[in-house]
Amino acid sequence: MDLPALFRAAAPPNIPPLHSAPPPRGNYIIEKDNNIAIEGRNLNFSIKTRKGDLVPILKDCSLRIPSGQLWMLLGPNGCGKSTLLKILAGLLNPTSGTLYLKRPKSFVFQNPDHQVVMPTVEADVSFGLGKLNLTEDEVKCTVSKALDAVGMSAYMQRPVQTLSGGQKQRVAIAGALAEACKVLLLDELTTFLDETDQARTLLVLVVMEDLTEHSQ
Ligand SMILES: Nc1ncnc2c1ncn2[C@@H]1O[C@H](COP(=O)(O)OP(=O)(O)OP(=O)(O)O)[C@@H](O)[C@H]1O
Repeated sequence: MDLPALFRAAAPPNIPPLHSAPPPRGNYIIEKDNNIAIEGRNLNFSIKTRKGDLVPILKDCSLRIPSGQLWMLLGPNGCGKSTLLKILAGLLNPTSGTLYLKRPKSFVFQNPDHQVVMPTVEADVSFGLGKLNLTEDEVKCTVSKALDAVGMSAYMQRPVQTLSGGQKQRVAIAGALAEACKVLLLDELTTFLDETDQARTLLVLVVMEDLTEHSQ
């Protein structure tokens, strides 16, 4: 998979060059570099068939994504986009290679029905905040701000099953925003959306990118 050809950057990266030493293999690495949101080096992923043969899915993928930018992974069916995204999200372990991701990170699934699961919009966006030890008022304020950012504050008390696909996507993004994620991974965001919802959802992401850039 030829990553440089598949990625389209919103702006050219202005970041230091890769280290010249060969990267260590076989581990996740956590490094501190505020300019970098994601860096993968020589990522490989193979699956084992029933006969025990190894089938390579990703071969030597290296990528570097600066903070505060919106990037899109493009490529033909079956080239490995979802596999790479699942590795970045921590849902799959690479067979070898090293990976750095800024934390906290959030992953928005292709189908929001797999993610938006609580009875109401407010409950769903609050769900991930349980681990943050916030007061009730802080939770309410955080949820309200996140829903406002995605244009869904009027839907706070709505049962989630009454929302459209695009509205559920935006609730899923609000959940990620509420958790103040530094990296947001989105899998085929627009698959279930009509043109209007696609435009609205992409607008939310562009606004988020802008907000992130100004908060660096
Ligand atoms: N668990 C698995 N077992 C067998 N093959 C797999 C498995 N997971 C992925 N593959 C194969 O790996 C390749 C990459 O799959 P992946 O879903 O990452 O592609 P993609 O680029 O996201 O495709 P699409 O654009 O069609 O969604 C495909 O050929 C797929 O059949």
